[in-house]
Amino acid sequence: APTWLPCGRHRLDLSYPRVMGILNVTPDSFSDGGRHVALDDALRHAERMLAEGAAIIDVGGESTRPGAQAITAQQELDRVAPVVERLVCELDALVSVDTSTPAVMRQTAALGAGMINDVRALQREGALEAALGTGLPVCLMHMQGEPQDMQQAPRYDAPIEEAVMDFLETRVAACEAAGLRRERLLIDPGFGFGKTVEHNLRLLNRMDRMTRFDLPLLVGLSRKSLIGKVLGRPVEERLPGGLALASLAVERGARILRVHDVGPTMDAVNMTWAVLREGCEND
Ligand SMILES: Cn1cnc2c(O)nc(N)nc21
Repeated sequence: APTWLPCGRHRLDLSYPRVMGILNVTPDSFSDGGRHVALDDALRHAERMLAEGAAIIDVGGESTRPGAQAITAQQELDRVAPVVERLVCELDALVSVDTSTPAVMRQTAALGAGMINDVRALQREGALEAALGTGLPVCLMHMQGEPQDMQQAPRYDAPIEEAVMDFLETRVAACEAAGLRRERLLIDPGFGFGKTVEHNLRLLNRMDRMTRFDLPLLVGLSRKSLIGKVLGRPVEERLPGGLALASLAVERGARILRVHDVGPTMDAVNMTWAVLREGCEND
């Protein structure tokens, strides 16, 4: 996998695992519902995550949690654009935009966003062309169904890891066929997106197989319901479980961890990395 990624005016060093801080600007995001809707709140939250070591701030205007209501492109843009603009202009942050909407990709790229994070892997009409036009790197994630229905009865004909890798293979191929260079792609198994707890556990346990793509691996496990179901913890008590998963994910090849709690995750990731790179000559 590439050891660095051109992200607009930023150059993201991927020779070691990086942390992406979550900035939800959706009124119904599952773990900080509406707390960050106010623009100043969002900026202060981002500033804190950057100070704690976040390499990227992921800004999302449309909640992708199970059961989330879909919104219009204009609603999404009205939420995301002002935040992206201030993150770029005031904090010079590397901003990832969590969107599947072509217009949002184009407009936020014009405002200085450095990465596109699409939970729908550029499958929406016009998304691939829009992403191509931005020149930005794109994270392609696996999801079965849509947030409104994906968790009703997730099932697969093949083992989950094969279904996910086959899907990502087709999406990477579609991007390459459209002229989106492979060096600009990241992949993500999409924990919690149309998957049972068993699917998620099996997928993480076998995630090292995804290194065969030779593409940077982005994962999001923070505060997700698999932690709640295994440990019986409510969303505000899932940090220890999330740190255990972050460490495992790094051990199995993840290079970007998408999380709510940046500081604690930095320590878990850096501690794990110190062990994994022990004895490497290029220390
Ligand atoms: C927006 N979003 C929520 N969970 C996510 C995950 O696991 N990966 C990516 N890339 N985006 C996510």
